[in-house]
Amino acid sequence: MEKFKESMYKLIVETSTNLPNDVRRAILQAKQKENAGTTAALSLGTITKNISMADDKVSPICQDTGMPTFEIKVPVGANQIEMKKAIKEAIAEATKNGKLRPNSVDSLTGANSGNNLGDGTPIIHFEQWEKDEIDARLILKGGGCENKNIQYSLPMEIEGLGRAGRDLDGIRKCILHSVYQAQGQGCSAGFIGVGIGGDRISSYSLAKEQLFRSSEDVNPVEELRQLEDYVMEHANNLGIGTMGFGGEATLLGCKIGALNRLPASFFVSVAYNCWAFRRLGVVLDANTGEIREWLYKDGEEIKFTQDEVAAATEAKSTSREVVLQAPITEEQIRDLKVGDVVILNGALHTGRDAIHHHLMDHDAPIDLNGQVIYHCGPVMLKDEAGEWHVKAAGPTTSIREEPYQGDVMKKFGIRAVIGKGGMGPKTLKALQEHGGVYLNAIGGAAQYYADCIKKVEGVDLLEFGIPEAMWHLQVEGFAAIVTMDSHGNSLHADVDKSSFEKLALLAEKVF
Ligand SMILES: O=C(O)C[C@H](O)C(=O)O
Ligand code: SF4
Repeated sequence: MEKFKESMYKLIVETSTNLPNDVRRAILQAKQKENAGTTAALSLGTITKNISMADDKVSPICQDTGMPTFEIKVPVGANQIEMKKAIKEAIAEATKNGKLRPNSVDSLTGANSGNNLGDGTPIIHFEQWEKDEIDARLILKGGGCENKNIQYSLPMEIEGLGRAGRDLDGIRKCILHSVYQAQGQGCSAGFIGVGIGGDRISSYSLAKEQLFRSSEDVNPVEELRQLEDYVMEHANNLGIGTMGFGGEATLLGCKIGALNRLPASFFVSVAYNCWAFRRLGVVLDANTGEIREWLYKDGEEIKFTQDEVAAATEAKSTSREVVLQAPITEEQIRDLKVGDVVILNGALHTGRDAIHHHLMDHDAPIDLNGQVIYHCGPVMLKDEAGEWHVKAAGPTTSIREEPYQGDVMKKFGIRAVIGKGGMGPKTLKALQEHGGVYLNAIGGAAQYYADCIKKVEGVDLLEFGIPEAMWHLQVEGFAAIVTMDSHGNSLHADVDKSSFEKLALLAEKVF
């Protein structure tokens, strides 16, 4: 097994940087559905450009490299203790080399372990089988889409859809609702794995396991096959679209499994995965640990090369483009309207969960008057000369800052925040009162945005860990869309409302 650790390192790097072929094909199909020039088409253009940049640079597709979860099948007698040790070493090495972001945080102290190791990280499941080879699969599922997982307990009332009973039609309602409630926050268009039955835990596990099925396979259970097809067709009519901007592509894959249940329980669990659906696998020689075969790499590999991407973006957006540079005035902000594209040059400061919590009752480390805050937890590497470099830097889900955002903007005179998935009524009101704007960047496009960052000026509050620190950046040509303006308009509220109306049209019994 001398090659096992090296093989696991390769699996980790490849999973973080190179999307599987079935996922690429699903994204291409989504792109072909959107009309050129729409926000949805432009967003998908950014996504495919990002995929191709991650390929070229062998860098993380998204800055949130997720919870590493390994599913490993081993022959009887394989030494699982040694394998676990080798996997942990490979994880630490991939983190040190900027292929994974340090993502393991002590839940009580908030301390980041810095190497992706800690209680419960990584997750490794072993199972014995009769074959004499090892099958090792890895999924890197990020926190934003993980937060959109949902579990239903039937029978229940589901908003918009009414009573959901303990039958296939009740399950149908749960699944449709799960897609609606995710909106764009899990970086739609997404993939879902659904677990029916079991207990609360095994139901969720089954849902996550479904994500290991190829997006293109056919469910061998006829009722579930029909349900999968139904969900794919109807969830895509909700009009949530890429990033929740509205559009044709909302769901890229739906895989459903069932377990027996207790007479008293009936759970339906949904694991939501963003478009950056990073899961790969390898078949290994059980004696040497060497890779014999890669999984999820069959069929055509869509490369999303620059030419193809250029063609998609040539169809120019009809949106107004506004170039801004901090410090930004209230007048400039009041001029912006939902749908405008802002191109930002100059200073940008990151701030996410820990920073917002901190700023409520502390001074800011720098003058934030007229400045722009970026909800982002980047992957950073320090070189030998002690200089920091950005390895991946896409936006994080903004709604987590909803309790703080308005107050923090007013307290420090911040004029704009950039994030993804939108924010709620409290922030919208504050934007109106204070003269602020919310800009939506394309979630998961971590290479695309890293490329816009020309310099790291410095960092404050690094004690919160790399993702949570306040990084002071210089950017050039950083594009984001105004989705909440200072006049009370919110694209997110509009898409939520219209998708809810479409959801309610699906209340009638189907199965
Ligand atoms: O932690 C992050 O960087 C992002 C997260 O995956 C999210 O989607 O909000
Ligand atoms: S930022 Fe978006 S693409 Fe990245 S892990 Fe989170 S949900 Fe997925």
